[in-house]
Amino acid sequence: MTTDVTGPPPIGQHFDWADLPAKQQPTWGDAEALERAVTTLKGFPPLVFAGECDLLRDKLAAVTRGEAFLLQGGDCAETLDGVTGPNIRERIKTILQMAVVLTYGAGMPVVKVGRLAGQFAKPRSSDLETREDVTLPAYRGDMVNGFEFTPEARAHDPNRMVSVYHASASTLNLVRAFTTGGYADLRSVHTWNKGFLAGPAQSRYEQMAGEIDRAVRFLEASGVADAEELRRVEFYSSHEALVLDYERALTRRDSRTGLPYNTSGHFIWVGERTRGLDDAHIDFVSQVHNPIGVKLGPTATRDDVLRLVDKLDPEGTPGRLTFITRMGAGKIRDLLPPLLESVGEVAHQVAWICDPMHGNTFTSPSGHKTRRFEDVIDEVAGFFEAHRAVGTWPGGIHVELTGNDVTECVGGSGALDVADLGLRYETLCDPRLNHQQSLEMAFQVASMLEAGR
Ligand SMILES: O=C[C@H](O)[C@H](O)COP(=O)(O)O
Ligand SMILES: C=C(OP(=O)(O)O)C(=O)O
Ligand SMILES: [Mn+2]
Repeated sequence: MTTDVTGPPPIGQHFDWADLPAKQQPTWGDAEALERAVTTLKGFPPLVFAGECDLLRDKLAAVTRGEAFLLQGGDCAETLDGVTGPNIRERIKTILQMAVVLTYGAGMPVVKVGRLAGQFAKPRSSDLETREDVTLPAYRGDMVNGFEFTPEARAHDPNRMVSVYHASASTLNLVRAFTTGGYADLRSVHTWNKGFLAGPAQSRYEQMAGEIDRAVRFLEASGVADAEELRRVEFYSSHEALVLDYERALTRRDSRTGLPYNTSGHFIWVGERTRGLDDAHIDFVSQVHNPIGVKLGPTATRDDVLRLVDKLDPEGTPGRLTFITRMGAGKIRDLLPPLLESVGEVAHQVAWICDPMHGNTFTSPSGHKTRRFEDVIDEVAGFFEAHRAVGTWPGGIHVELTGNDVTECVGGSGALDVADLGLRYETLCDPRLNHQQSLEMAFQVASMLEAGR
């Protein structure tokens, strides 16, 4: 891939997308409504600027070189109703806290990426859901249909893509306000801990925040700290590029270079269920210049990895391609080391991130999809062991989390039990770590990073 430009940028925003098989797509039904929604989206301003995507690619290049660690987190499925100030604030606070714990523990830069402002569409194992004797289309995320179990809500409605655009714009607006407007100032490190339930991780955080306060005061007094640098953090958005009608409509040519970028988010990834090499999703991300990711589940082979690299990062552009492995705690130690070894030098060309959520899901007797905190941590530990054994860099974590006090994943120091899941089970798709579990995870991952220094 080259970013050199010869000649003037192409005029217009027309793209000829290849007509390839696309999995997990909505069946919109109403062709006119779809056409109207897509035309509307094409007329909207981009949500992110191509230059920001380039900056993130540079940060991810540092991850590839083993000089930085990536923290990517947020909801499994954002919802339109969930786009509220408090929800966004608590999620941002949680990610900022985790990032501080990791930065302080590991002594290296942490690249912060939210699963937000676009994470509204879900691939599903089954197209249908049956409750008692009624069968309806499965919920596929607020970008496609509603969660309510009625035929009207479950119908696929293209106007939802327009609502998601607005919801993403307002999410991103608040995230940018928080992260650049003073809320994320490192001198406020204590305040991010306010409003959360007390627990061991919060107490440990308070103590660490005290140490950071003293260090910052020292640096300020010595005239070394740059007030402007302390005041803001770089924060990027990401989501699974699933619904191609939405992602294509928001793909624009960068006015500076003429190169296409998906402007619906800084970083986009292709999921485990849609990463077919000759399918439309891989073709789509191969054509945009954003930094991109591909999930790799337990069936991923050496050939898959090599062919994906060939197609998505043929020139070895630093930071362009991230593999997000999600093997499961019980499998990662057996599967990841041989996979890394078998691809040789290519393993050093890309970033490797651990999603310790999607390989560890099970259904509780009460019927809730859940995950054990201990399995999640064990997969991350296996990920670190695998990379250390092979000599590659364990570049980061990709986590489903919320800042709210939900009861969706079991275990952790709060010893949340399967019997408690019904108390505050709020996710509409996969179970997320709550605030306490997220912070606890950050401390454990920081120790793993420290152990390797
Ligand atoms: O978030 C990931 C997938 O959409 C989810 O795990 C699929 O879940 P399902 O097996 O309930 O369809
Ligand atoms: C659908 C997801 O994951 P995967 O593609 O790894 O199953 C997800 O990240 O929510
Ligand atoms: Mn999920």
